[in-house]
Amino acid sequence: MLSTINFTQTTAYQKLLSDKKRLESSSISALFQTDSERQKKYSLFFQDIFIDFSKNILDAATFNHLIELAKECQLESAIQAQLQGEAINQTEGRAVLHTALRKPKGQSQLLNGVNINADIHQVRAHMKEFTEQVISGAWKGYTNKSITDVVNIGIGGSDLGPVMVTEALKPYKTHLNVHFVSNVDGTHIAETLKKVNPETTLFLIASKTFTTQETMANAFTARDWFLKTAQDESAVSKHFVALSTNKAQVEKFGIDSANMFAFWDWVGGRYSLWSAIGLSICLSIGYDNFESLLSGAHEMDLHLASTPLEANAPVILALLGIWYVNFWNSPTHAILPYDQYMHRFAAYFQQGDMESNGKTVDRTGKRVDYATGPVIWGEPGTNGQHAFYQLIHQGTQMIPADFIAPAKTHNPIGNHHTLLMSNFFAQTEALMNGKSLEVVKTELGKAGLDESAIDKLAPFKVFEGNKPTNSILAKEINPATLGALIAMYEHKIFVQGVIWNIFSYDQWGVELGKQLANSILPELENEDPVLSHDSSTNGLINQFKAWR
Ligand SMILES: O=P(O)(O)OC[C@H]1O[C@H](O)[C@@H](O)[C@@H](O)[C@@H]1O
Repeated sequence: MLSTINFTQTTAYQKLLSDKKRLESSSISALFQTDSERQKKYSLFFQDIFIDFSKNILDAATFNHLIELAKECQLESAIQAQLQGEAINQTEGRAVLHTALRKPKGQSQLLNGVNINADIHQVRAHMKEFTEQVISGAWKGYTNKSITDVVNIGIGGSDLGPVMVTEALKPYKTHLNVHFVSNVDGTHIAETLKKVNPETTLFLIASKTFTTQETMANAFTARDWFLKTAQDESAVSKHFVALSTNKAQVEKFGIDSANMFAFWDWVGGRYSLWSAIGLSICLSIGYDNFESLLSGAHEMDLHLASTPLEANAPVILALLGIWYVNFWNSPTHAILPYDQYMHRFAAYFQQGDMESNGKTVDRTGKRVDYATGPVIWGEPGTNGQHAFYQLIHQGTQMIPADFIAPAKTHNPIGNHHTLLMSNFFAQTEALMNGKSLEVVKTELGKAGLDESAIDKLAPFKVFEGNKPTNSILAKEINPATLGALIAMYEHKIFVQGVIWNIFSYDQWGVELGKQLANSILPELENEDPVLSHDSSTNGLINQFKAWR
């Protein structure tokens, strides 16, 4: 079981409070000036990924105290508890074993004393066989034509992971066109169905529970649309498959259990792209590339499990995050991939992180009196630079940011990649160094302004600097490096949850939203005036009814 230590009561916490006071009067750039070895000390390689965390407000003492904090919170045993399949998702009484999905065939993974590796690889074999049949054209639709388009219908964890990965790995795309429908807004499915032909389309109904309102609504609409042309219920089995843990509901929907790819309750929705939920990924990039994605993630799991905390990539990133959230009051964290293919990476970890660590109750059931998970956000560079970087540079909040980029591009066109990377390096440097009043005044003087004009304008052009960033440079973004990067962020989330003494693997807040929507639904299905809510909600519902 996980400990229930309150991290604000540890000795390391007190030390970190004084570190904060000390470092407030210093700066990242000053720390570089006094230590020519700084980058070497605060960076590490994980295979072909170079993680430079030297541009943080961090000195040797602080780094040691962060590691001490992790140790005092019994992080090492928490990591083992998760990896060994203990029921660390205590509020749902479940183990958390997405890492088991990435283990090679034949490597034991015990859950309640039973080895689950064979079950996992049985589903994987099914996914491989099916993927190869569809890609080769051997799988035929009801008019004996091969499949050209795949539509994944799912939401949250049953959508965001596959969307992000298929986008990030587009250079590895097969001939299949993979589409994703998630929103219950009819526009999403309507616009997707316009692009596909029922004779050559395969629908993947992706839902762990197979009860999610949005997914079921979209699945029934897809089925009706398909049957309008096919006119024959028996054709459904050639065009609809299910990715789920809920066999009974899958059969109720009318999908043959032979066309069901199973997974298990110990796979959290937002950690499920490695499971049968990844079938859209297999179809999009081919089964072997999916395997590479998994093995890249598995390498990161091994790194987490066996590397000392002070050299452990996800642990270090997690501790730096805690440093800013809890000691520097940073309410948000930006993820900024300088790779257009990774344009959904921040959106993916918005769910991963915020659904996991958006909690106010600690593991003893008491309200916490410290901040927990930050708001995660971001857009790919350089688009973000022309949108919100102004606030990162000159706003009042400290916004730690992860810059992620591949050294090699999949599209070496002219000097585009050099231009892109020059922005990456320039931004992280500028965020750290800022621009002093003196420098601004000199520049304005050189531009020919007189002294009073300089005094007026200069304050607006000052950049305080000292904005922390991590730079994550991968040799290239391929299935294995992407797998490792995703696993690194997953583990970062877990480590932070351990320190914050919260349960990272339940999501009761989302469950509430599902119930509330279902209770209002019947009130919208007739024309009677609604009076059962507060005046605002009543007024809005009644106006909606009047206008629809
Ligand atoms: O796969 P399902 O069961 O349709 O759930 C989809 C999503 O529902 C909710 O938003 C949460 O529980 C998510 O974690 C989950 O990913």
